[in-house]
Formats: sequence, structure tokens, C-alpha cells
Amino acid sequence: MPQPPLIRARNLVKRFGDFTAVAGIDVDVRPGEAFGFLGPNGAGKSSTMRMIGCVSPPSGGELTILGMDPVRQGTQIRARLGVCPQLDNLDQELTVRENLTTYARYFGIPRRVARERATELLDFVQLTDRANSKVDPLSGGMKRRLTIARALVNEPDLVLLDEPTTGLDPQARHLVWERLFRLKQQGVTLVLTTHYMDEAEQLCDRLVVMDGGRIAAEGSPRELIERYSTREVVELRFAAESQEAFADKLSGIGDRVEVLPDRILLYVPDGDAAVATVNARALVPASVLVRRSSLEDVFLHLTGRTLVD
Ligand SMILES: Nc1ncnc2c1ncn2[C@@H]1O[C@H](COP(=O)(O)OP(=O)(O)OP(=O)(O)O)[C@@H](O)[C@H]1O
Repeated sequence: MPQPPLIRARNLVKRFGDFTAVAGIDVDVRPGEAFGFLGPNGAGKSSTMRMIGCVSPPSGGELTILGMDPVRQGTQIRARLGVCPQLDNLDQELTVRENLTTYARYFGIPRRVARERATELLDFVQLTDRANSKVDPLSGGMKRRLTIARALVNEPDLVLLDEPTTGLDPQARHLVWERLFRLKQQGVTLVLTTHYMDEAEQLCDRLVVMDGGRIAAEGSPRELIERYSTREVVELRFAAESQEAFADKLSGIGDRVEVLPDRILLYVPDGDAAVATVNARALVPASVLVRRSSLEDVFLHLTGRTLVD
């Protein structure tokens, strides 16, 4: 029999006064999966995460976390959650190690166990050599890794990560991401928001794209790409002030032509065949790139925006 979902939301709503941030979403997160919330700024991802984290009560609909009601059983749920918030809220007064052992005490974890766990977790996030350092001088990547370690102190059943890699340089981002992969391999259930499509495509088993408080699409990265994009995309850049002028000349090639400020995208089943057609029309782009469709293409199609917008 399939296991019950760790998170079950039906018609979940979050309002702030007259404004509806989350407008009735259905979500099921299954044990052991990495589940992603994607969407442009203001889509309602953080509002959803905060309801799941039991720090913001739903305004309507149903929400069950680990089989419990977040309003009545918030304390019990929180004891089994690990939370990595969007902004690091580490204790600056304490050392790296103390941030873990002190946090462990909130969960009633005995001192000896907390010490052992801190040692293991510092090793896991590669901060052992900074164990006795204060938090302030750490780099952004180190602080984020420490926040992740802290979220794991209580051996949570479910780990919530709100934009775990935002604001980090590429190397730091890679290291954080690699640790999340390991957690997933260890069977930890991860729920995360991200603005990085490539990361979501690699890590998430399933995801939802939110826009304007609603779910615009849902599925595995592969399913979403198959459903909302074509097999390949041709990126053409023309050496001209405006790409717009070339769009008409490309019409009819593939399923869809999309004009961006700096390039034109052709959504096609076969990139090489499309390039041959472009050449046959005597159009001479300054650059041509044929690639597989990505989640970013799906996102563009569904929300009409790139994530950096
Ligand atoms: N406490 C609040 N009071 C009023 N409006 C809020 C509050 N929190 C969020 N909002 C509004 O709700 C909408 C959704 O915000 P939310 O933070 O959930 O979006 P998001 O998808 O997480 O975006 P981002 O990627 O910017 O974090 C936004 O328009 C935001 O201004």
C-alpha cells in the first residue's frame, strides 16, 4: 500500500487582509521525495512554506503535516521538522558548534547526544575546522551550511528549505546543493523553493510551478518538459537592435517562436532540421545554439517570465 503523504494540502488558502497570496492549492508530498516549489517573485511559495512550517496559519482549506493539524498540533509537528529559512537566523553570539548544541536543547536532546550529533553534522556540512569559530566571520556559504546542519539536529522527518542557495556564489551553491543530494540519497524528505531551474531539474523528483498564488503546473521535471515544451530549442541571436524584426521571418518553424530581448527561441522537435530551414530562408543569425528543452523553457512558457525577472 502506498504510504500516506507527509504533506497534504487541499484548496489551501493564505490571505493577508484583502490580498490572497495563496489561492487554493492542492499538494501531496510523499515520503522520501524531493519536492520543489518554483515560481516568480510573489508567487506564494514562501507563504506556502510558512504554513507548512506551522508559523503562519492557513486562511482556508485543509492542511495536514505528518498526519497532524498544524493549527492544533503545531508544536508536535515542529519537533519533527527541520527548517532552513530564507534568511539565516543563526545566533551570532555563539560558536558554530554551540549553534547546533543550543538548538538541540530546544528539542530536549540530551547533552551527550547533542554533542555527538553536532560533531557528525559539522562533518557532513564540512565545517569541522570552523567548529569553535564565531558565526559572524563565516562566509555566506558557510552560514547557509550551518543553517542546514542546524535544521538536521532533531533528525527531522521532513526538511523545509526556502531558497537554500539564493545569494551564494557558484562554488558555495554547488556545495550546498551537493549536500542536499546526499540528504535525499539518505531518504530524507526535502521540500524546497528555488529560483534555479537547473538545480530543480536535477534534484527534485516532483515540483509545482506557482504563479499568482495558484499552481500553474505539476509533475516531475521530465513530465513538465514533455508536456509544456518541445524536445529541442534553437536559440538564435541576430546582430540587430531588435530581434522582433526577425520573428515574422521565422514563423511556422517548429511549434512556437518566442522573442526575448536578446534572442529568439524556436521550440522544435528537431533542432538541426530547424536550423536547416532557417538557412534555407537566407536568414543569417550571429549565433545559433541547439539544445535540449529545459525546465526554464517550461517556466517561460507558463509564467511568461524568466526567473530572474
Ligand atoms: N505578511 C504579509 N503581509 C502582506 N502581504 C504579504 C505578506 N507576506 C507575503 N505577502 C505578499 O504575498 C505575496 C506572495 O508572497 P510570497 O513571499 O509567498 O511569494 P514568493 O513566491 O515566496 O516570492 P519570493 O520568491 O519573492 O520569496 C506577495 O505579493 C507578498 O507581497
